[in-house]
Amino acid sequence: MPDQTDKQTFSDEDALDFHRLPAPGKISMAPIKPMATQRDLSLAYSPGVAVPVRAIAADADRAYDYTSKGNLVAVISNGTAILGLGNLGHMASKPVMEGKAVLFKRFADVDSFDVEVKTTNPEEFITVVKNIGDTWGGINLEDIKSPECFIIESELQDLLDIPVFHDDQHGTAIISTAGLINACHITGRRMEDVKLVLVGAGAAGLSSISLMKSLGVKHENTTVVDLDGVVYRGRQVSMDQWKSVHATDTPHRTLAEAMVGADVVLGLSAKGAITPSMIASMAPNPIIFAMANPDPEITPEEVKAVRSDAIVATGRSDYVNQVNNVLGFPYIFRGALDVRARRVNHEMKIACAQALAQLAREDVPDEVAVAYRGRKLKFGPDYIIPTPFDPRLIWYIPPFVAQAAMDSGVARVRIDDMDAYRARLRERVDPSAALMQKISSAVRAAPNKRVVFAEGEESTVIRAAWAFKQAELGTPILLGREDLIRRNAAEAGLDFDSLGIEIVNARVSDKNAEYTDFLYAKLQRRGYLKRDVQRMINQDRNYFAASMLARGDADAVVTGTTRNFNMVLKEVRRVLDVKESLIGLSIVLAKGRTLFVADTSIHELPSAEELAEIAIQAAATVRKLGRTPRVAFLSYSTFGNPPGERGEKVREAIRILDQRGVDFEYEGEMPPELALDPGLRANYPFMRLSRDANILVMPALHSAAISSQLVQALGGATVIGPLLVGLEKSVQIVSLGASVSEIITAATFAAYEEGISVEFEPEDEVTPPHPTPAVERSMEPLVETRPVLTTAVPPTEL
Ligand SMILES: NC(=O)C1=CN([C@@H]2O[C@H](COP(=O)(O)OP(=O)(O)OC[C@H]3O[C@@H](n4cnc5c(N)ncnc54)[C@H](OP(=O)(O)O)[C@@H]3O)[C@@H](O)[C@H]2O)C=CC1
Ligand SMILES: CC(=O)C(=O)O
Ligand SMILES: [Mg+2]
Repeated sequence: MPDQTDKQTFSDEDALDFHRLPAPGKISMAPIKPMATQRDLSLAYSPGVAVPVRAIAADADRAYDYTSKGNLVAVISNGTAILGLGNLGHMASKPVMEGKAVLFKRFADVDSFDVEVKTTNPEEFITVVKNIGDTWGGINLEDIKSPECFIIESELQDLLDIPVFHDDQHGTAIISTAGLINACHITGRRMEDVKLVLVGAGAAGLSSISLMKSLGVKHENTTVVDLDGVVYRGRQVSMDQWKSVHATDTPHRTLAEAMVGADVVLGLSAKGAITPSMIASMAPNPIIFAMANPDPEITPEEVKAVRSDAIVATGRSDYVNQVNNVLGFPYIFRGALDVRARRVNHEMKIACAQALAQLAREDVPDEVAVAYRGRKLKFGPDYIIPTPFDPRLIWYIPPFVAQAAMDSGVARVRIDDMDAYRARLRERVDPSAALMQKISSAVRAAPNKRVVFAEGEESTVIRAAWAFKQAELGTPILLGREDLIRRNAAEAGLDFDSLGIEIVNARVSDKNAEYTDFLYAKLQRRGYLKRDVQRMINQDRNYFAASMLARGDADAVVTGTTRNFNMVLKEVRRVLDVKESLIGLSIVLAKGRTLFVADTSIHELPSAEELAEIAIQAAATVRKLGRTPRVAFLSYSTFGNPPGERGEKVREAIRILDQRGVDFEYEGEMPPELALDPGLRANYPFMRLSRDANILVMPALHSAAISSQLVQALGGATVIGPLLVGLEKSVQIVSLGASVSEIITAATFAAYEEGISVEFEPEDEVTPPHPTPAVERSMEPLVETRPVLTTAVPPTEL
């Protein structure tokens, strides 16, 4: 089985930095209504707010219409069973709860925040949540230990008229059941026949086995095991009513005895609970779900060492077959919220499990396949369940859940047009994540790229190179002194040797003479002596790195963390020529849009000719990134009004493009709102942009750089770049002091630039919903892969 090595792609320091920087935590909130004017304030707050207040006082359900309740889910915990780490208290659970909240947003556009309740007393917990519960459209209980979690969930569900869903129980049950349906299918088993052992008689385990039994697994074919051994009928120690339901008449008393001849083992307990000898004793083609987090009951490597015929799943993302409730809770709540469900019932859980199982059996689009470590994903032992980054999940799963809620009578509102619903769901996904995922996927799928990390002795650069290699984006080469690189890697807690990252020390490299001769030939008539060039190659990593590129010893370079941009660019340009025109292109991702802004780094006050060149270069790059370029030349003026020198330059640039007959749409000069608002553009009947512009060519460097930085600082946009475009070889220069993530992103683009391109589907060109008249929107037909909304398919028919 490929890709079953334990490869953590980060150090402890990375994890802490990730949570600490640039601001502590993982989620923040943003307003969705304007708050700019006196009128806005009067509407949003007093006196305008009194109107919805009265409406809700008269009919509480109106809160769904006038507040964020309908898209808001609380993640609530008391920290008594944090992952598999145990009872570490309510505050320690906060990173996990924030994590669940951010996953709600990322994967299903559900707004969410966490609530940590400081009590281990179930009655106290229930009182707190009951009294604040109406705030939300749903409640996701998380990491509350059994058996208290059973009481808490069922009492709260009785008290509240919104879904109260204990994720560790039902989320896990849904995903593991989906996985089991498919694992049985692959191994030719029927649910009715499988002999199943459950290790861990807690929230996750008991709920999972219950759902599996409702789909055919026979009670008498199961054995449940906890810390006291087998849960047999008549056992007295450490029993409760929830365990008793699953107690069986069995002579077995230990897990090892129960495992002999078993078809399936579900681990929902703790690290190391299952041993290789137990696995060895199982039936042929055993199914092993070792789902404890963060460390499974047994690792896939340990399983494979004793049973090559096994199907193995874990809760982790760094192995194949990730059976984790992240595949469930975002989409279950999405579907439940969209019909304002009163609860998540059995029918909805079954519908979700079957939809997930069915999605895994669909043909996997290449973009999903390559995102998963470059492997072609095909339904089989190494792919029994969709991957969390599968972009189909958001529009495939919730319709099943919503339909089941409507059919079973727990929905407050109906969705009649499921096709339209699917289309709306598709628009919800985050375009920035989709963009980076596609770029990374294309790089992974392409032939291996050798990327030089020029400042190889820097700790951030080493960590970035390490992560780049771990993510299988290419082969990093670190420039620098080996002893120092190793020391810094060790300090960052990286197991350097296991990865085989290449280190090149310019001073002692056998390429030194070759690069010196090459560069001297280039510079000898520009005032450089050979010994100057020798020194440059020996002592300056940017000269050496760029020479590696020029001489074909590497495919791309990333540099810039230790020196300012202009200095680095000057050095690189002494070695490498400009292929076409050289520009800086920034990618701005905000509010569902992906915009490309140019020129953000090279031309200070571009002439009309240079503006035209910038547009041509930007359009070519954007096309390479899979989009149809549409250029707006921005200005303070609109088509000559008011007149001015910079506006005239833009008008001249338009005339130059007219003469050249370029093959992309362009228009200008115009202010940004015109480029991005079809309603305003309707006032200009001669307008040549058929849709919103996606490339904004700025009149000068200062406006380009300032505006892209400003939207990031103030507007919550994500800005990637500036990317350097137009050199004969691929070099990316990051900003001084760039973070590990920024270096990885730059390296990924550097590797991407070198001869890769990706086809984006038309719907990747998201135009966000807009109050002004409809813009043309292309929507891929959903027919081929659309699930048929039917009732449960018996597993035997799969
Ligand atoms: N992959 C996924 O999506 C999910 C994974 N999980 C994982 O499942 C595990 C359990 O979580 P949860 O159900 O919420 O926790 P609970 O505290 O409710 O239950 C834990 C259960 O595991 C049993 N157990 C612990 N250690 C062992 C052992 N060495 N051998 C046998 N049984 C053991 C406990 O036994 P006893 O009753 O005797 O105390 C208890 O029954 C955690 O590791 C968690 O990370 C949970 C949810 C989702
Ligand atoms: C995944 C999860 O919810 C857990 O391990 O607790
Ligand atoms: Mg959990």
